[in-house]
Amino acid sequence: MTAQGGLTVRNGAIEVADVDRVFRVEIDALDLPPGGVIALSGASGSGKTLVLEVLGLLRPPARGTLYAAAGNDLAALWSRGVAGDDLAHMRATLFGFVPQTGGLLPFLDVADNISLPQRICDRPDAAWCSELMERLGLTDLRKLWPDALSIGQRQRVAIARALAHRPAFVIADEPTAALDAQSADQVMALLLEVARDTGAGLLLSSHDTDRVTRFGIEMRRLAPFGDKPFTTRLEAAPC
Ligand SMILES: Nc1ncnc2c1ncn2[C@@H]1O[C@H](COP(=O)(O)OP(=O)(O)OP(=O)(O)O)[C@@H](O)[C@H]1O
Repeated sequence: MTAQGGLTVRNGAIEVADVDRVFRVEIDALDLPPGGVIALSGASGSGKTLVLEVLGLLRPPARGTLYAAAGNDLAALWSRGVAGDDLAHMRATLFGFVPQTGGLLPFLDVADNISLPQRICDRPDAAWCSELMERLGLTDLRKLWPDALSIGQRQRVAIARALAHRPAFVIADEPTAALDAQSADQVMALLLEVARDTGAGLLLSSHDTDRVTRFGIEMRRLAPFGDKPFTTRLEAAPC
């Protein structure tokens, strides 16, 4: 079903229920080749975060979804009801995450935040951490605590951390939303550059369609699905 090494979704759906409605996102097809980049766009509340959470194994897809990545049948992990450890292991080894505002652990300094995924995955590589810090302009900040950093610096640490264990895929939810225009351009450029150089596939969400277009990123939009209430769909063609 999947191109070996890439990420593939077929017949995908996500459903979340609250007290009086079920919100549903439909993804007929999504393909991210190794080293590829796709940005999800769409209005606030259209489901961008939900899609990234499902792709990053943070929540299950609806029944019937086919989802494979790097040769692993990830939908089956959920449907077989596999114990959380297997999911957690797959999540930690296959994916790196760049949250909107860094998501750094406040009790670890910059260097330890960056090397954390390597420790979790048992993939120690101090030289790679040093190279990431050098490339992202973090070497002089390595002993600082996260609360001593600007938001742009935190995002650069988050990028280094997301790539430290050389994951097959990086998932970045609005990685530039909290930044001024200049920092946003810098962070986007660094994220694309380092992900490309490691061969990681990159999935990001962004409100900022101008910036996404300017950086030449393929954009897929989540839009209301006909007149179905509380339902959006990932449009088939890149926009
Ligand atoms: N845990 C949940 N329970 C119920 N509904 C939820 C839950 N999480 C999200 N939703 C609903 O799902 C829809 C999509 O939310 P989501 O956060 O994915 O949107 P988004 O496109 O990322 O929005 P934004 O751009 O504002 O961050 C929203 O209507 C939201 O209310």
